[in-house]
Amino acid sequence: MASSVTAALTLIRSPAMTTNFPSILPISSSVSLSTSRPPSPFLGLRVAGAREATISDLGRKSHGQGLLVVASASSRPFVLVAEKLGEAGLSLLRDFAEVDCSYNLSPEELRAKVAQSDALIVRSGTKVTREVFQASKGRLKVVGRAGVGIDNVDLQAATENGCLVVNAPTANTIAAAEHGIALLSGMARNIAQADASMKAGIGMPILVYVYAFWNLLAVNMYAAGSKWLRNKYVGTSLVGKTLAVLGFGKVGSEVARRAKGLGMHVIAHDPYTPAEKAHALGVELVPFDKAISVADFISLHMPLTPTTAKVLNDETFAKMKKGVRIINVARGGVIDEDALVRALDNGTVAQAALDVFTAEPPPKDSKLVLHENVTVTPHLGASTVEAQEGVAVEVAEAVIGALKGELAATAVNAPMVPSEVISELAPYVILAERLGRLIVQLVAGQSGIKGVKVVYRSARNPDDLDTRILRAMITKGIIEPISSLFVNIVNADYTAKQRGLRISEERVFVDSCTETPLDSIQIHLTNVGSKFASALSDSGDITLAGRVKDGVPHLTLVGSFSIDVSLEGNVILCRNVDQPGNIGKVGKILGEENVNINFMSVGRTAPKELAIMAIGVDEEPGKGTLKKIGEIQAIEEFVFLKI
Ligand SMILES: NC(=O)C1=CN([C@@H]2O[C@H](COP(=O)(O)OP(=O)(O)OC[C@H]3O[C@@H](n4cnc5c(N)ncnc54)[C@H](O)[C@@H]3O)[C@@H](O)[C@H]2O)C=CC1
Ligand SMILES: O=C(O)C(=O)COP(=O)(O)O
Repeated sequence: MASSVTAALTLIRSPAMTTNFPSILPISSSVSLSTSRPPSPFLGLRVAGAREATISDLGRKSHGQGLLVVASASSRPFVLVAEKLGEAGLSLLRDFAEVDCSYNLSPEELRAKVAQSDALIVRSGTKVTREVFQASKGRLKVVGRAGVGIDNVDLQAATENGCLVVNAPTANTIAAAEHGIALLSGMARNIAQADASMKAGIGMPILVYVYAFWNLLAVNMYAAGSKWLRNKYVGTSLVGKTLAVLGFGKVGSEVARRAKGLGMHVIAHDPYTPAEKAHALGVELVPFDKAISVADFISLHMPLTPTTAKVLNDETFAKMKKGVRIINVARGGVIDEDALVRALDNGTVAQAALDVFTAEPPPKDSKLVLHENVTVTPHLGASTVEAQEGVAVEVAEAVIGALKGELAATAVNAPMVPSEVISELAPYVILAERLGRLIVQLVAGQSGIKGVKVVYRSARNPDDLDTRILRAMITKGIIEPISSLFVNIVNADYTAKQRGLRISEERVFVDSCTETPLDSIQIHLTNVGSKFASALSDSGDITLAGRVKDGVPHLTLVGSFSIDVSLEGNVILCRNVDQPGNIGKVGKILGEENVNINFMSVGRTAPKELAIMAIGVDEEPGKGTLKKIGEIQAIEEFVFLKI
């Protein structure tokens, strides 16, 4: 439902009354709080609880509805599977969504399809570029990578577009490690070259033809054409040789474990892995230069990042032992391929076994692929039946979870928050968003919001309180009403930064119950004017605070006034002289228009002095009703705030 809060706000009688909306980057007065974005019920958080769907949507403008999350019963989400996926994963997806398996799409076809898709599943063969996210126009809520490496997905663009990226980080580890070991062993014994030489000389079609008709002749021809090069393909032994594993993560450590079983001496280089992990496998972690200079075999297992790109190059090849052998099942880009050809030609590198290439597939005339001392496979590391079923299930579960609004444990571009934490914070997440949504409506003037200070009061140790979701929700609450942006947990920090919104967090210890994660959340907007002067605290900040009572968010502080109003509907705040009859007058006006009051609270400085009346209303009062409230004699200022 489209709504315009601007219209309602223009009725506010206040010296600072203005239709100028607060802006983070100043914006014009014509901005309205449009909520007309097509419902995109995904990527929120879903937490079952006493108040079903207690976490409001992190992925859509859901004010007032507050609830979420799964695609409505009538609309099943749409999942585009752009590369071959194991049947078990497909079957899980089909139970939940409409699934379109369209392989080998051109970039144009992919862009056209994502505009109709809530989720996209790929392997390493599909480039999910910025253009793809732009073409989806916000519809794409999750990209699932059925494998580990996400270098084919533009993560920055995904984050900017609020699209979650999940991968399947564990199910193909063993397959990749086994492939690494297969390449290592096969290379050491020249298996591929020897096999090719034996088969060379006779084309298979000829062989079959001849075999069928002249069996004897075929055998003779085979013997004459093939090569039996026992001397040429003398191999090298593995036992006692030094293997340097570069990148001691999941695959690297499994390769190390297997290589130890083959009797190799294994060392590793990985600046980010704990030394104990390597020691537990009897592997020594060494500096990069040492690893490459003492190794007989070097196996690459790091991700492709700006730091690892072309980490093997002319300079580093020059530091290697003459006759070193290289295995790469990580990413082609970690090797400077031209430099590798030079190192092979000059004998620095005796052999290389490569599963991955800078360009995939590599050019037909690639000197590297055609080099006689190089063994190649077409990116087969993850291609076992078992691994493909595994990644399919792993990614399907993550995608379905994300579409249901759950935070994926395999999220690549969003904080991973354990489900227990999410479940506990559920009502506070609603509180956080609503406080953000209310406070931004109190801003007036042209300065724009720059600083937000959030104070979490809690009896818990700071380490036991993960505030990332709360911060994201406050950001969402503040930014969405004043922009056309779509904020969720994926892009909240990015969006805030982009808009110059500095959010600082402070935790204050309170001596209360540690059973509940938070006593209260207080938000200050610093250095801005307010259209409701009473919302300014002594420090001059617009200040609101709230807490959760019996699972329901409550507004408990406005400026310096303590109040208590449940945040289940919209709120009217009035500052009035504390005298009898005000509540009755406002109640009567609202009653005449059939606006139901769900909560009511008065906070005052001292009896018969200034008071704030906070009234929670289920419906949105009409302009005329608000005008009548503003005309009540004792009311000095008032504001209608929409949740
Ligand atoms: N060929 C294939 O089909 C497959 C390839 N892979 C690739 O294998 C690689 C490793 O995958 P996983 O082990 O699952 O990842 P992982 O994240 O578990 O391990 C990567 C390791 O590399 C380390 N690392 C990062 N920068 C480094 C640097 N500059 N120097 C040394 N180490 C560094 C990290 O600390 C981490 O321990 C990835 O590139 C992945 O895409 C994975 C599966 C299949
Ligand atoms: O998981 C990875 O990183 C891989 O490289 C596997 O790629 P694939 O899924 O086989 O295209």
